[in-house]
Amino acid sequence: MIIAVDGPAASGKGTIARALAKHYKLPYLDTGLLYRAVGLSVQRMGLDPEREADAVAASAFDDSLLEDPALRDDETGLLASVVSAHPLVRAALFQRQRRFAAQPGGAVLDGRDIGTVIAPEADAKLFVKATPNIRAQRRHAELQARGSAISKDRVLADIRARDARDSGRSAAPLAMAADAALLDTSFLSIEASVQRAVALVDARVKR
Ligand SMILES: Nc1ncnc2c1ncn2[C@@H]1O[C@H](COP(=O)(O)OP(=O)(O)OP(=O)(O)O)[C@@H](O)[C@H]1O
Ligand SMILES: Nc1ccn([C@@H]2O[C@H](COP(=O)(O)O)[C@@H](O)[C@H]2O)c(=O)n1
Repeated sequence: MIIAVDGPAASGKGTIARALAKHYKLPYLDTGLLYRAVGLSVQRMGLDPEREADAVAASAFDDSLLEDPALRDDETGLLASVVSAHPLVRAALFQRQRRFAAQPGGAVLDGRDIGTVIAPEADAKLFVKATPNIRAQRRHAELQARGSAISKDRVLADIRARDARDSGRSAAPLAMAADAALLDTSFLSIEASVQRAVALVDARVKR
């Protein structure tokens, strides 16, 4: 079974996708981490994230980078949203995601284009959303817990900038697949969101 979980920044899709993977005993891939790794590599190589050729050069990152805590920084999320708009960066990361999705037994993947581009054949697709303010509040609390001094206003502005870039780009923009189920987590606890997600997946799979 392939489960595709898409949605905007800090909507809770990773939390839900990880819980679904545990519930259905499936491997899980956070595809945002791959774009974050390209963004962080570009920066560390002293290259320009806006230049497609520079971002492509950074796409051949060493997998050990995927363990780097700096990937979770707010700034890295912004860099990721810049490099991910380049079609050749998306092409460089495509096969890896596709292979993960198509492995025997299935998988859970979360990102922006899983239900539309990476695994359009997914058995269940969820589109997770929450209001920008609630997303900023949750992400701010998470960053503070990690020792960051970033303000909530900054986090909200960065989330809005990422939403605009991710939805407005021409290459695989953030979009809800026509056959996805919408899950608004704005007023749901983590436990309630996961319960709802499992119910939605069960309903899709039994159809
Ligand atoms: N329903 C919820 N209620 C309260 N907090 C939540 C809920 N869902 C997720 N969170 C918290 O909100 C933050 C963002 O969630 P998460 O990392 O799952 O979002 P995401 O969509 O995967 O983010 P990103 O796009 O940056 O990868 C985390 O700190 C998480 O624990
Ligand atoms: N399938 C995807 C996943 C992510 N992106 C881009 O990466 C940024 C960081 O992703 P997070 O899930 O960690 O927030 C995101 O803002 C997107 O620009 C993508 O394009 N496609």
